[in-house]
Amino acid sequence: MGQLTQLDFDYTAKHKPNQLIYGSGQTAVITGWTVKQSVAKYLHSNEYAVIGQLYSPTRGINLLIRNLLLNPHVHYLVILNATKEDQNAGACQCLGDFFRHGVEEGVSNTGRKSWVICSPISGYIDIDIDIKSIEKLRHSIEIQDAKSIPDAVEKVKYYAQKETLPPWGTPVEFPITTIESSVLPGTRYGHRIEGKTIAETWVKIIHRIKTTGTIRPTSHDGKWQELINLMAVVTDEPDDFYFPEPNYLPINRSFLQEYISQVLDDATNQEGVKYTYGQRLRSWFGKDQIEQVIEKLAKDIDSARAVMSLWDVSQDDNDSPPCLNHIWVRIVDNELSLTATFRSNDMFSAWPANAMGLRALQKYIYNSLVKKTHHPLKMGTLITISQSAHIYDDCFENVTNVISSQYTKITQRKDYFDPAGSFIITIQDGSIVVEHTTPGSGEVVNCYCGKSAHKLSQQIFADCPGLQVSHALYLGVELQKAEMALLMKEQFIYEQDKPVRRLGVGSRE
Ligand SMILES: O=c1ccn([C@H]2C[C@H](O)[C@@H](COP(=O)(O)O)O2)c(=O)[nH]1
Repeated sequence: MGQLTQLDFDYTAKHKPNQLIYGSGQTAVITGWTVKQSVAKYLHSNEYAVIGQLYSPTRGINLLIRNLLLNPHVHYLVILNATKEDQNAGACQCLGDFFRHGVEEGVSNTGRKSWVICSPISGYIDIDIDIKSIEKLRHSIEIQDAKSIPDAVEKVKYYAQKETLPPWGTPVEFPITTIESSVLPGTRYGHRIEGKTIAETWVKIIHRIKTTGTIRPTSHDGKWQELINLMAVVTDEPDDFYFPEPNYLPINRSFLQEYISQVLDDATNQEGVKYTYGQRLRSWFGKDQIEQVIEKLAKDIDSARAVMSLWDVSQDDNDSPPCLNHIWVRIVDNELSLTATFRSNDMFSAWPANAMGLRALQKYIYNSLVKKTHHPLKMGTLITISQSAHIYDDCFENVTNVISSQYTKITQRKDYFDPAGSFIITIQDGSIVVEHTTPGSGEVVNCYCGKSAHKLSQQIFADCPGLQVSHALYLGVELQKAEMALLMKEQFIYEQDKPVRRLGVGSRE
């Protein structure tokens, strides 16, 4: 073999190729949640093979391993595990554990047969990857953990000074199974989804996106399924948050505790960390916007100006601008609601944490106002508006599993409350009479009379286009039953919510 120069090496990435910074050296650098450029800027491109971020142990490590198997010239791996987000996500720790302790055969959290990484953090590698190749990779790459950007830079430079080594094997590639989605027709723009808890609302959201969202390329690698302007309305999230048993959400209570602090508390600038929502809200614009909103509402409980803004027009055309952009707090009938707008929202992996973080902010504002004012306030609804509401294709399998195990249960829960009111249907003097009543007290607000179920349905729809779909379907069925009974003249009796029955059967007539 002739003299090797570092320029001999080109890194080939089959997975997430547009997310990486490429060099010609022999060290791969994983930066976790720290932006990759903040390490790259201190290095020469011949000092590293590739630099990339790793967010998730369950999704990211598998793709990284596949890429490393294609690049046997990589002999060293520097893993930066520096921030709170890294510790929270656990991906960097899990990656280190993969090299330290290996894998064993098992099943993933979605029930799929996988190589499970021997780590306290759940991380998986596709079973299609040959175990011999995994073991060869583990024993061929030397790893180093770094606790800060300078530490990582120093370790990369140390390896770069070493003598160039020949590749430890030949590149290998393994098949990858992709899940295709079948999509039903539906509205692209503007969806309203309501639930009592964040968990329940989440299942309905991912079902809606998965069944009717448009599949299109993301501006990153891969595809996502997307609806535009999805409004989620959560009416009754309890103070201590509802976590289902067993927990099918992508977060747990200890993660949430950390996350809430990222939303509520100020943070100082840290190199490589783009922003935290707490920092944007507490100090970024030279004002504490959360306290400003509390002051404003304390002075004027009817104010419609309680706004917090997170978008910084002077610099947010950069690589990673905040996804949460606008928060608005409103008190109506003593109910304190909070509405948050996201320009872009990963509805499967991020929305539950986003929603719970915002609920904690809503509760904080509520508690402060209860202390400061004498209004008999109640915690109201939490509303999120997600402009690009999407699910990444690498989550489709998990999404399908959650939908098949949870969605039917949730939609079968009987809840007859429709804020648009109720309809009482009777037959009087040879006509169908429909009284529209208020939802709570049952006062009659409108009355329809006719003989045709179809015409009555059309009138009701024209007057009340906001009826809940299940309610409207129910009314259609009831009206048709009433029309049938009417057509049969005296022989049949119509009573709402009961089967149409023949005169004299099951009654004393
Ligand atoms: O609080 C957050 C932060 C990020 N994201 C997701 C939305 C996108 O999937 C991705 C950001 O990508 P860009 O829109 O910035 O390209 O992260 C969220 O859903 N919530």
